[in-house]
Amino acid sequence: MMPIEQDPTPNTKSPSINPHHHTSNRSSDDCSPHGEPSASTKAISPCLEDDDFESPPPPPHFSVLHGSLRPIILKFEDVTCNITLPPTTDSACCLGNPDPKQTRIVLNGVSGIVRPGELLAMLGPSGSGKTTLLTALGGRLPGKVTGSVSYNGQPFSGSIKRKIGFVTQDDVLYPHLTVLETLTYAALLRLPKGLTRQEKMGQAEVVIMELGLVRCRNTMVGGPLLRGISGGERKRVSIGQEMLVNPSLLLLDEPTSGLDSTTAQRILAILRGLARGGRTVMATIHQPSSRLYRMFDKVMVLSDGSPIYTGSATRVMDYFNSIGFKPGFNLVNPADFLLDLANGIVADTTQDDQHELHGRSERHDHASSTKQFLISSYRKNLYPVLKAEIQQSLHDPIHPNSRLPSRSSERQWTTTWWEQFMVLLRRGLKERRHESYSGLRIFQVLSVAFISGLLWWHSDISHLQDQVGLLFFFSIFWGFFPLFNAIFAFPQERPMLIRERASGMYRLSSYYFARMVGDLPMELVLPTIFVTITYYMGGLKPSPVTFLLTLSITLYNVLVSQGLGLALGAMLMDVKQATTLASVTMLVFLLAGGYYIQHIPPFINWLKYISFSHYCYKLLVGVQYSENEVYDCGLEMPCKVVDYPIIKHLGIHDLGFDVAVLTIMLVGYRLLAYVALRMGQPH
Ligand SMILES: Nc1ncnc2c1ncn2[C@@H]1O[C@H](COP(=O)(O)OP(=O)(O)OP(=O)(O)O)[C@@H](O)[C@H]1O
Repeated sequence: MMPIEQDPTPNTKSPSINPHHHTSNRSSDDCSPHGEPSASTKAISPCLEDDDFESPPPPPHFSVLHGSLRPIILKFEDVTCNITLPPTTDSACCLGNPDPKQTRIVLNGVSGIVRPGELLAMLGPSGSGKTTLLTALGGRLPGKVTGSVSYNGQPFSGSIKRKIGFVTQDDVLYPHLTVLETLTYAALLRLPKGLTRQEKMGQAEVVIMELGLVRCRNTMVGGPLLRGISGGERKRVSIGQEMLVNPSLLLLDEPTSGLDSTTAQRILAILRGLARGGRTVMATIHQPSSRLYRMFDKVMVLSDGSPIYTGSATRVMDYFNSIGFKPGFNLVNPADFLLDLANGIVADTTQDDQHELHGRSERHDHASSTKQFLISSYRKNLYPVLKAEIQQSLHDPIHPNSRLPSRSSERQWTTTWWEQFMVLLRRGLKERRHESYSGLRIFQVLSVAFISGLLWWHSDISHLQDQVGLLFFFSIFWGFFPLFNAIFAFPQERPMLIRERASGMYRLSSYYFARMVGDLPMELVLPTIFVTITYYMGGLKPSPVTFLLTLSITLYNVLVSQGLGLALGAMLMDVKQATTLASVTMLVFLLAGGYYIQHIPPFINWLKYISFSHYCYKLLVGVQYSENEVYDCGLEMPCKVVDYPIIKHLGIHDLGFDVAVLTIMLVGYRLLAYVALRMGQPH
């Protein structure tokens, strides 16, 4: 077994974890915006452009990360995964009858062992099951796989989850946070209570230096609509987020995809350095160059979910030669040769006598028979040896450090509920500040406020219908607007929520409350401005008490409508479906609200009782006019407001009941959103 945290770069100096140690003056065209890196920074992780990597950079030195490294031996045996495909309707073949449910084997008896210090690369054509296997090994496919997976001989558990770093193929990052913010928030959420805030922030700085991210530390990560850091830098930020917890087992899904070969080589050098530091590293790699291939210790090749090779990277050619497959003269990259074989392509191979013995012509003709041959050769030649190695390793001496905490001693969360809430709240406010305080949104509300203020300019009580119309508009506008804003909240954040919850970063409840509270300021500020402008421009009752009551009812309505939006978003997790349902719902609320139609047929009259706009409208009218208030109706005697048909029909009594119903809706919708969110969680 490799020694733990051996230093692969003995001449380099450990960096300080002082967050400010590399911020001396520096000219603007240097790669760090903050100045000359210290000697230690230069030595360990020089501030390099991707182009600078003609040769692999020195491996990183993560020994300054917190916590001792507990080496993990990863073993998996006969891992099999079947998926049930949804029934399909193929009119050509089945005359419109849906196919019965079909199952498909995605992984078929995959075995392997990876030890600390080793870098295993998983190769195979697209769809061969690499991601599925990696996800299963990361404990993220519970109940869907059979076979055994163990970590130092123990099954997957919460404490093991916290020792695994999992880097997904797509970098799930907040686009509006800088690299430093991304890593700092991750450190605050993932590092244990024992460390101070400063120490946690220091760890983020260490990761930034070690992964060569100094020059972009204050650059926004960016996304599809926002130019940010480069693809290679994004990948390093994703790896950095996992490195913060000093994982013993690092699983990476295609960390080099979409990167140029030099950047890919850089990433691989980092991974190799991490392995040499005593970690177990396993990665899927799509199309490695021969330069990259040389950096692997072990390879596993999958073909249609079945292994055709598992073992040393350097002995792969010998093995395939021994069963009759040799690359053609022009093929120098072993990875290309392996991928061809996994696809059943043998056109580039030359044959030897042994090849002849195995029925050359059939294999040439049929890719599938070639694959079958390779799979059966693996079962015959490699699997027994591998199985013996897995069994034998049960007796491997395990380093004292490598004993993972038992279930009873494992702590469920590394930080308290309150800490999680506060960090998530701050992070959410930072990430969403651009949208919350977007000029466009403010312009939208202000323009509607002024236009409606002008339309209802100093409306008089003698035009009672107009005034009541304004109050109805309050309830509808502040029903629609927050509802449609809230719908996007959870569907947009779902990938991040799944990723972070799968790493055990925080409780769902702390995330949920942070999101609720974080959205409040903007959700309440805009309606307050709106009501203030429109109320006085529209000539509603100038009493401060009535104004404050009107404002409070509108804000209450906003909270209820926001709750409904959150619930729809969380239940459907699809913005298109949720907005469609929301628009139908609001249209029903609008029509059944009691303003447009007074004589709704009794069999459908109940609709108004589920409409929060109806209750809000009733309350707004109720606080605006008193029971004995009169207005000039053009008759000899002034008329009573409560006798005005539209108000009479609405009935402005029992306002306490309306408040109670709105309160039930306020809590109920939010509870529904939380339950839907919890049920949609993979763990
Ligand atoms: N939940 C699922 N529903 C339907 N098909 C699935 C599901 N999960 C996996 N598959 C199928 O299983 C096969 C293996 O998928 P997987 O993502 O593991 O392949 P891969 O080797 O990682 O591919 P790539 O290199 O393109 O990412 C694919 O054909 C995929 O379509």
